[in-house]
Amino acid sequence: MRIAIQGFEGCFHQVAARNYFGKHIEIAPCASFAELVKKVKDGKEADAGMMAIENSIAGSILPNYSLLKNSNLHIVGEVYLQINQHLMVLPGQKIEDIREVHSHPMALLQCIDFLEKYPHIKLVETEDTALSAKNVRTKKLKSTAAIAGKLASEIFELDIIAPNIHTAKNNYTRFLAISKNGVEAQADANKASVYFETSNESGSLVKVLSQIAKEGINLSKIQSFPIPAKVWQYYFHADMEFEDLAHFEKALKKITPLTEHLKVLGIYQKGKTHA
Ligand SMILES: O=C(O)C(=O)C[C@]1(C(=O)O)C=C[C@@H](O)C=C1
Repeated sequence: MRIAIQGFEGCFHQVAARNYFGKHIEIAPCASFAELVKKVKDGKEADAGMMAIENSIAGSILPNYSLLKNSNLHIVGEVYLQINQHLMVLPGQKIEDIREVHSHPMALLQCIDFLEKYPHIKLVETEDTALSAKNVRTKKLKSTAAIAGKLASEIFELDIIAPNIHTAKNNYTRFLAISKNGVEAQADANKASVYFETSNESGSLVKVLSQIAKEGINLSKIQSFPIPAKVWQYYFHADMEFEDLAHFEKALKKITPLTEHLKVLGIYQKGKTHA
C-alpha cells in the first residue's frame, strides 16, 4: 500500500502510518496537509493517507478539519502516538551557540515552555520535524537546532542536547487514516466522526447534545468552525464513541432531524490512547 503522509523520512507521520498500516507500506511524502489530501483524492500516488488532527498539548489542527470536510475523503481509522520531542544539533554545538530553532509549527507549540527560557532564539516554522533535522545536517547549519523525534536524530546523525522538551510528559498526537473510498462499517466499529450544522436559534445545539447523551453515546470531541459563506454561523465536528454499529445507527436517526447538513465522515475502530 502507498500511504501519503505530511512530512518526510523520519517524521512522526511516518511512524504513525507504519503503526496503523504495517511496516511494509510505501510512503508518499507531502510538504503540506493540503498536498496529502490532494494525493489521496486523486489516487495516482497514494492508496490512503495518514493525517494528524490533534495533539494533547497543542490542541486541534484546525485547518485539517476543513480540509477533510471539503475533500469528501473518508475516515477509516485512527492512531494515537506518543510524541517525544528533542532538541538536536550538529555534533559539538551547545545550547549557547544556538540562534534559531527549526520545526513543524505543532512541534514548536508542544515545546513552548522550554523555548520561552531562551527568548533570544528565533523560532522558524518548517514543513516537518524530520526535514528540519535533515537541513541542519545537509546544510551544516551550525547555530541552528531542530526539534524532532529520536528517529530523525539517528537518521541525520545529530546530537540531542536537550531531550524530552515537550511541555507535559504525556504528549500524544491523534492521527486519522483517510481514504478516497470509504470502507464498509464493521459490526465491531465503536467510533464515528460526523459534522453538522444547527439553526442559529436558542438551544439548537443543546438539543443535539442532549440527544447524544440520552442515547448513551460518549461525545469524545466537539469542535466548532465558522462557515465561510455564512458570516458568524458555525458548523460542528463531533467524535462519538459507542458500543456497536446498531447503537450508533439508532442514535444517528434521532440526531439527524435536529441538525442540518449532517454528514458521517467515517465509522471506525477507536485507537488505543496509551502506548
Ligand atoms: O513534523 C512531523 O514530524 C509530523 O509528523 C507533523 C506533526 C503534526 O502535524 O502535528 C506530527 C506529530 C507531532 O505532533 C508534530 C508534528
